[in-house]
Amino acid sequence: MELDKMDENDWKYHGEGNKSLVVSHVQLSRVLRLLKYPAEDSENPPQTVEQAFRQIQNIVDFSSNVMSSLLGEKFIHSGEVVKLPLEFVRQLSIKVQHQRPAWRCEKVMDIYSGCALCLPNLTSPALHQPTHTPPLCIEIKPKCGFLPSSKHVSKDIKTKVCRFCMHQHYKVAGGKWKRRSLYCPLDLFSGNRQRMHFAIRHLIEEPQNNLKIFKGGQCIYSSKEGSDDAMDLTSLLHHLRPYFQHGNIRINSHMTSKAVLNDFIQVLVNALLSGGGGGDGGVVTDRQGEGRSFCEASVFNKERIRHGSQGLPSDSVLFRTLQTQMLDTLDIEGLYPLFRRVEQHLQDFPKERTRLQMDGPYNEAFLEKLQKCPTEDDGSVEYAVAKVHQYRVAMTAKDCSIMVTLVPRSEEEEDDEGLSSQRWLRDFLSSRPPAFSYSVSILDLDPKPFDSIPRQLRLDQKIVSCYLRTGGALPKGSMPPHSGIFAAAEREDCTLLFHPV
Ligand SMILES: O=P(O)(O)O[C@@H]1[C@@H](OP(=O)(O)O)[C@H](OP(=O)(O)O)[C@H](O)[C@H](OP(=O)(O)O)[C@H]1OP(=O)(O)O
Ligand SMILES: Nc1ncnc2c1ncn2[C@@H]1O[C@H](COP(=O)(O)OP(=O)(O)OP(=O)(O)O)[C@@H](O)[C@H]1O
Repeated sequence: MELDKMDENDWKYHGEGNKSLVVSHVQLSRVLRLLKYPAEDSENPPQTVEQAFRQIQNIVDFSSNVMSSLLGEKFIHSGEVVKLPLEFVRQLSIKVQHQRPAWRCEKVMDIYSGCALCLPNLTSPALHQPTHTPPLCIEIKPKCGFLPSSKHVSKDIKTKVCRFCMHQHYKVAGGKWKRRSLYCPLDLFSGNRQRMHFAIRHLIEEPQNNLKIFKGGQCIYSSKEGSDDAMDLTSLLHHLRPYFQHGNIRINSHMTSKAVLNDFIQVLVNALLSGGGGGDGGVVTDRQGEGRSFCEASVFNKERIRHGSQGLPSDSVLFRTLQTQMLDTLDIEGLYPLFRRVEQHLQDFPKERTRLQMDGPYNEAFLEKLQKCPTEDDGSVEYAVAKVHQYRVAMTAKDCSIMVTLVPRSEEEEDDEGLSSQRWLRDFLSSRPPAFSYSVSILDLDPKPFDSIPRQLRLDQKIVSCYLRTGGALPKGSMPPHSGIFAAAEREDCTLLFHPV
């Protein structure tokens, strides 16, 4: 990629979140992640070129020096900062504008700094041969996978119902989503296959911003407001069927839609439980995890559990993510007074902001500060800073996404020794065909600003009071229909069963 010869026609809209917009190269396995800022600032960019460059360099440093050490290097691609020609960025912004979802357009792409983050395209790996079956990529934003046990928690409900499930009520009440998702992160992080299967089923039912599925780099399934869910499922099944059909012996050689979805989820569960580094997963260290992690709002029926949890393997992406999330030991309610202590200190001694690394640099010294935090509060500003740093790292882990890439294994690929050297993992992910090579990555590992902590406290209070006010009740029509799209898959199977031959 030659930075002085950039052509907007080589790039296309790929996706976006709250703070960045991503474009992918049409041939190379590369994406550019550009910053966004509020539309009202579009005439006046909120930061200088140097500040934008520093912000992106901070993202790279935070990911490679801090999060990578906590989550495991094998999952992380930190990328590099690039300086793009301004004319290219302007043309790109015009080109992608009409593809952007309306609800994301209250922010605009940064067209002034020319700075961007260049990353490998995880949905379209370089190793994929265009002549072969395209890889399937599943992106999950799992959110917080544990219940707080901090003594500072003032509302009992927070120790019983998880933040995601409570937040769903607040989001539906505020109109962010029309329907509540029945996905519960505690089921996904449980390590129990049945619960994980159940959680993924509900992500498929109501993807919101927690699930996206890509085929050959194209998004084939995500949340689309106002669309017909059953239609989306039909199209998803159409895409998935060829990956799961062959080798399976079913009545009339036809694999039911339900079986296709079940096999798909099973392969995904296996990848999430694997070490991400091959083999059957690592040492099980989290056997007690499941007991302390049942959310009362989860619709999973505990009585359905046939096998006790094996716990999360210690080298799995879910285990590492959960451990990092759990660096939030005090909960926002216990953390806030420490935030205030640091804030007061910085008001009294503004130059301390640099020494305490409140805005970076995110280097080894920063990691050491948070890892060497004393267990008891000695009243010092150092203790408060270490807890604030830990909390911010936990916030990042609560908001990151996991990308699982599945590549169907052909016989010739199985003979190709070259793949193993490229971190492609070879494993039969399913007890029956088909088998996939897979890789697991974590994305969106940006540092959360120090100043965002008061907003966290306010949001926490709003979510809890909304949940307590409504008693967990939701407006009519906001619950997914009983059995939702999986019932649709079953109906479709019945239709097929009675189709005249
Ligand atoms: O606060 P939360 O839990 O709602 O998380 C925000 C996310 O909302 P979600 O609930 O996942 O839909 C939110 O996602 P959406 O914009 O809703 O897709 C962002 O990820 C936000 O992070 P940032 O401010 O852009 O760095 C996230 O904010 P942080 O709290 O991580 O700063
Ligand atoms: N390296 C990558 N390869 C492929 N797709 C990517 C990559 N990085 C990001 N994406 C896609 O772009 C989307 C937006 O990226 P990202 O989640 O980093 O944005 P964000 O604005 O930081 O999100 P958030 O709303 O969580 O703050 C992702 O959901 C993902 O689908």
